[in-house]
Amino acid sequence: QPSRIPKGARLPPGPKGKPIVGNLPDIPPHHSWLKFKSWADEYGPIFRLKIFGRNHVVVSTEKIANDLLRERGNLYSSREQLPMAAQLLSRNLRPLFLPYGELWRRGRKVMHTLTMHAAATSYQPAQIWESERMLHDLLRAPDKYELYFERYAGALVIRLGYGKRMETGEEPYAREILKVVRTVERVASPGQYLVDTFPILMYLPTWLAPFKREAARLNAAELKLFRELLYEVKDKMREGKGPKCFAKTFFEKQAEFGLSDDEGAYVIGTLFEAGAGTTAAALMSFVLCMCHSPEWQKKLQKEVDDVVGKDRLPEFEDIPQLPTVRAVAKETLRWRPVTAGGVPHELIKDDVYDGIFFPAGTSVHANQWAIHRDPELYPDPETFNPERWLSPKYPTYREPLDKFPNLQNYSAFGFGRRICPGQNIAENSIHILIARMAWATHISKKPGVDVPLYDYTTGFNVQPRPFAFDLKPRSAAKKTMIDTIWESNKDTDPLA
Ligand code: HEM
Repeated sequence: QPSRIPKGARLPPGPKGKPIVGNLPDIPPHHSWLKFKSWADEYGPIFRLKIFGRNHVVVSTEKIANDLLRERGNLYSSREQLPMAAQLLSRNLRPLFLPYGELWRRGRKVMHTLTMHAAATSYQPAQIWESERMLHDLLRAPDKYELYFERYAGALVIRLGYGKRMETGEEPYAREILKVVRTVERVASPGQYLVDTFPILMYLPTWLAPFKREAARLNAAELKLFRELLYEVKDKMREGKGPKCFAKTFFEKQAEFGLSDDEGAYVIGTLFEAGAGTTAAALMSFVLCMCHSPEWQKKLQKEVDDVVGKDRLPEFEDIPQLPTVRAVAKETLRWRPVTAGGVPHELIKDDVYDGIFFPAGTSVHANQWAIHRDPELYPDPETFNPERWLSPKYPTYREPLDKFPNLQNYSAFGFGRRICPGQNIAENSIHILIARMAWATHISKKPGVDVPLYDYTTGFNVQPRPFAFDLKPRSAAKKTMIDTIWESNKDTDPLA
């Protein structure tokens, strides 16, 4: 490659690697973003890693991430085609892994139609309904918070995707979906399969390649599930009963979208894996933040009390008047990002930025952990401080406060053309749930029991491992009100 470097350009700096394996031995298998952050402190906001001959570049400021991934989106919007995850398991149909091209563009258009601002607003009744069920159950059994957050987020996507009501999350189809999610997480984790490191193994005949047989089995299982869910809606539509949902919109506009049934099945089927765990993880981190920051919980509660009063629950119409709610949401995702290492984008053509050369095929990681700790943008970055979104003293402050802060175009949701298409829906969920939890509940550490600052799960999207805390209703009257509301709404269909 050095021969390809244009005159005057240079390669990015980076830690020295070993022959063949490159930097692999120095990258921790879990929470690699922490190590990437310390390398950024040493080598600067753009540094290079090599893993088995592949180029990786890690970017550690928001500006550079936007300059590359957004401003040069025509170059920096592809994904690495991992043989096992993208090709064999997903048969090149999973939108998250699709290369930048025609199929991705068509799938993305479907997602955009289904999740853009106006559409997202029309789903608010489902979020209200799910939030009532969540609060009702959470106040009864706070130690099951993980279950209730996951059910909230999972049931929402299932309702939006297929018009189905998820009761417990234990239904056979729900178990199947969870299996699919776990499989993708496992298969896509770096280093799981030799074929990802040595793509030449793809040429092995199936009888010599157990990974191909395994992938074929896993692919058949997920495709069957996605088809069943989709065709269930089609069958209902034939009877003239199709509930309003993504699958119905897909069939109504299928010709215009230009996607086959299986392509559509993947677009809708994989929303669960992208949208359920991530939203639940953000809520778990919110609880963690409240345990560590009682003073901000107090401010939250005061704001909600002042704006909403005691006699009704917060509604979506209140959100513009609740800047502290929005600031706490944004600060939670800054301090404890869900997709902490970012989802890498692949560069499709040689490029030079600021005198630095990146060859085509480079995997570009916008490391959220480091971006969110850039002291220029976030003074005193290790402190959970929602004030940085509320006071003109801070570089991240923006007016007007009935609009900002919000979660739009926020690094926590990625960058450029690949930016999370679910961000409007996620934003609505997180805002309404924080507002309603602040109104109804009080969260605190259990006396004498510490809550670890960063004891998080491993993987792509991370959440705090289960921790003990107290959660109590703020008053008996509020608890009764939630019970009454839930009793009267539980048998209704919010999207009917
Ligand atoms: C707190 C919640 C969420 C977080 C933190 C989050 C974060 C992200 C991030 C960082 C990416 C990668 C962006 C990039 O490549 O630059 C992404 C992609 C994606 N997200 Fe989300 N997300 C959330 C919720 C959702 C929801 C609710 C949905 C669906 C309803 C969703 C659907 C997707 C899809 C389909 C992609 C793949 C887009 C593509 O590759 O073109 N996400 N998300």
